[in-house]
Amino acid sequence: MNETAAAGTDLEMNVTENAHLVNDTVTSFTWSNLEVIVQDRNTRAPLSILSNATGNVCAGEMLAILGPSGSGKTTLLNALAHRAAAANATTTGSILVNGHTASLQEIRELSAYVEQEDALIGSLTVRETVVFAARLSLPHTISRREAFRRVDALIAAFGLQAQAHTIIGTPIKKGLSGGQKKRLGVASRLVTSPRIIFLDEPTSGLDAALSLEVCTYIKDITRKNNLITIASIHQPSSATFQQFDKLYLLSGGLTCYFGRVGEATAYFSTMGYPIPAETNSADFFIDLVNTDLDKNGEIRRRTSHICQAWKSSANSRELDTAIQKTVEGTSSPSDIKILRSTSWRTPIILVHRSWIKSYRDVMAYGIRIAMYLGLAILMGTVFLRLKTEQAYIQPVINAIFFGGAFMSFMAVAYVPAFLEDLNTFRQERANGLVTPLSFMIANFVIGLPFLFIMSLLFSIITYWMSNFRPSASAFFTWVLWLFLDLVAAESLVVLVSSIFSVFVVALATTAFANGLWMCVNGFLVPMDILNPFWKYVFHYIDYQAYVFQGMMVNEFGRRSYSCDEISKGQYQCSYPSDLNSIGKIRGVDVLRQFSIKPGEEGTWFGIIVGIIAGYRLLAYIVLVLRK
Ligand SMILES: Nc1ncnc2c1ncn2[C@@H]1O[C@H](COP(=O)(O)OP(=O)(O)OP(=O)(O)O)[C@@H](O)[C@H]1O
Repeated sequence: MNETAAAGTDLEMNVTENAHLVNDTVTSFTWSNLEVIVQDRNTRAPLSILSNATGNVCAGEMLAILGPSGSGKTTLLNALAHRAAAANATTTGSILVNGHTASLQEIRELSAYVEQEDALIGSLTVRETVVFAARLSLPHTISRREAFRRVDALIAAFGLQAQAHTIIGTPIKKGLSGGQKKRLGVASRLVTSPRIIFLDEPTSGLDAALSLEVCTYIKDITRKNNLITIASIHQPSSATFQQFDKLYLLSGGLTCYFGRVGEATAYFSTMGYPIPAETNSADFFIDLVNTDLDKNGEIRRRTSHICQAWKSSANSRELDTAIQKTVEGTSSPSDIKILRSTSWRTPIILVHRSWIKSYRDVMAYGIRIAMYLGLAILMGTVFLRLKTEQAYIQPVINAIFFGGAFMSFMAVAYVPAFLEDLNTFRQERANGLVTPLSFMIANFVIGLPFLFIMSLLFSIITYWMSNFRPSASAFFTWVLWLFLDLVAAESLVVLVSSIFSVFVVALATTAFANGLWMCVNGFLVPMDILNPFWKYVFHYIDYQAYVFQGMMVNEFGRRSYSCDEISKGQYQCSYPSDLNSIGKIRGVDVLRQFSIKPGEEGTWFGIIVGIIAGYRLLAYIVLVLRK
């Protein structure tokens, strides 16, 4: 049995299980005279990208927003969902639920928005994905038993039982098919029992058969549970198009048609645009108003005629009358209470989810651990068995610099994993599931054990191979500095990637910042000769500087080095020291050359913690401001 055919059977089996989905409160969703104005990219003048949009969808109906590319489908969908319709857009007009004006918060509570690019976490299984969606969205008053019942019923309703324990798929491990991923994306948004579902191009990237499969599932769920579904859709096949009840046809932000799918053909036929036999009606409607295909101005004139005709059509007048008559329902949006999870639990749930991701997804931490181990072997073998002789002082200093600076530089490898998490966060935040604070807390907490393991593994290899000061306390002090170094470097990645969430920009900026910290940390140019600009503007806020100083004191604070003996009892010492006469150099004399004063480790520790907190706080502020 193919999957599409299975859809019906699955739904028949599970409709009663999905009682929580049933919408018995929202009877109508209407909007009138919606207008979206943006600042034109080129001229900077106000530009209307959606005008006079009016329509209504009743419980149990599915609306398709159709139109050529750039016609305003996403703009309309976002405006209806009370999302930012476009960058710096101003939206006017009214949106009503049961005849009552609905606020942003109310629409958010009542609806679920499924993005075109799903932010599913590839290393989770189907069931885990829905379970985490349930844990993030459902209040603790709903028992675990009930939550699991909902999860399993939803998985069954979307025909995913056989894949319940299959991972979604990562770049190196294949999981679900494109259609199954789309179905899972919708299923995981339905655990909150939304009354209205917004879908941004749910069939994008799917072939005709998979598109039909996805739309069949959505239609059955909509119909059986009396939901309201609004989807923007791109070039549907005839069969997919027929799954929808209503059509909103747009061109250049203007309405070309709104009404029943089944009546659209007759409407255009009466206007003088009959559909040729054996033509896909959706393709026909899009081509009719696709001004991109215009060669001689004919399609532009035709589109303008169709939009004008719509305004004065009987269908449009009937729609206006229907909207005016929309009876104010007994329940207003503010009366319809949808239960949400309590936010203090969110960070714990996110940490749990990230934990599963991090140990299962080799891309998340595994590759970085392997890279650091490779680096450790490289460093350990290059700086092999360094001796306490003056010829080795400079290599020891170089090894300390390399250990701290290069390790933090390589934190750039965290950029892709963080951007992936940020993408998931953005979608979950837009659906009201996660706040910037819970995301930041979870991200920080989950990173700590891994960074500690990385610091420890790196140190176990290099510290003893390179022959740093051989004592347990010196070893663990080194591990501590390295750990702080990595936590600060990762916090910098979080800040930079939150500001510039484009991969290449985030990567280049983090690499630049780390290069800068390397230059001014006091190794390449000692602090007393570093020019004042770099010293006073950057050196003191450079976490690498404190790590370098801390590691230097750890190594040189309690060691001495032998000078070269040029003849019996005659020594040539490259660092002045009170022990030169007996052929020794105190480690602290080496520190003096770098203006490093032992005894200030506590202050340096505190400053690094402050820098980490500063990076995290700034990243949090960026996320709060970037809605
Ligand atoms: N700041 C702006 N300046 C000029 N035009 C803009 C601006 N913002 C959006 N637009 C235009 O508004 C139109 C509507 O965009 P929208 O993304 O809603 O279209 P769409 O129908 O969803 O397209 P697609 O099918 O390609 O995703 C597009 O033509 C877009 O170029």
